[in-house]
Amino acid sequence: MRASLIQIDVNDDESVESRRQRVTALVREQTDADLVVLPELWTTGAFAYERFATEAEPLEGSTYEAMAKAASDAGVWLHAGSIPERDPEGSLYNTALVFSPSGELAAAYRKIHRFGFDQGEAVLMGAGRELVTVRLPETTLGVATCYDLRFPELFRGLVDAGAETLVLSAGWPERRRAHWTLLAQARAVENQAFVLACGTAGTHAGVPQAGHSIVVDPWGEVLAEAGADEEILTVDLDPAKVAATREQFPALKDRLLGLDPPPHR
Ligand SMILES: O=C(O)CCC(=O)C(=O)O
Repeated sequence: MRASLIQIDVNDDESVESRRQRVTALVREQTDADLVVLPELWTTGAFAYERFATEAEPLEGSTYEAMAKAASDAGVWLHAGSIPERDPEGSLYNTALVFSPSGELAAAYRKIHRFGFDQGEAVLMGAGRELVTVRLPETTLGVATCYDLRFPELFRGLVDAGAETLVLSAGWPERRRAHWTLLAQARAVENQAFVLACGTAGTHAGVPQAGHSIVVDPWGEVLAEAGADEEILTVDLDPAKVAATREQFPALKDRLLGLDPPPHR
């Protein structure tokens, strides 16, 4: 299975419409891939909080339409990163979209863990409540977004739902790049799953982005890692490696669920 992660340069001096057209063209070129992955909120920028409301789209808005068509033009599964979604009641969500090679929406995932503590996304966006997996012919994807990477229980839930390839789109800041790499490897090792983590390059809203999109195998080995700039990271994965790793080193089977709480002293 060939995966291409498109690490987009997201800068304030490019308009949303221009970036949408540029990214659509890049996706269309990935005809050799089985799966293409884009970053989080690449239209607006993950830290461009003041643009969330003005650039928010209905689920089936301009980005949805462009990405559905790009997926079918290229004949690929497309994790189209996330959009600022406005639902019919007017609430905003950070929503990831996954399209099939015929351009059908296969899944929409509303980010569960919003970033910003008591500001930014955490107050502007609603929280998703549902785990999302997507069955591909070669593997089952588990979908997560950026700050979710810090919450291992979400990924364990995805694995329990059958995920073998954990796909994360992000707009991760440069100043916490060490966490990004460490956590991507940790999620792969503890879940014995592939991790495909696609971030952004550039600087938007004053926040330099980490880049360094990364693909990790179920043993924790880094198969490919991008640099800091816009880049298409292409990697060939053997999906059978998940079952082989889980069989040869069956740590997932040793989980102790339903432990009694410690006695009170
Ligand atoms: O957890 C982090 O350090 C970054 C998270 C983030 O930037 C986001 O979720 O948008």
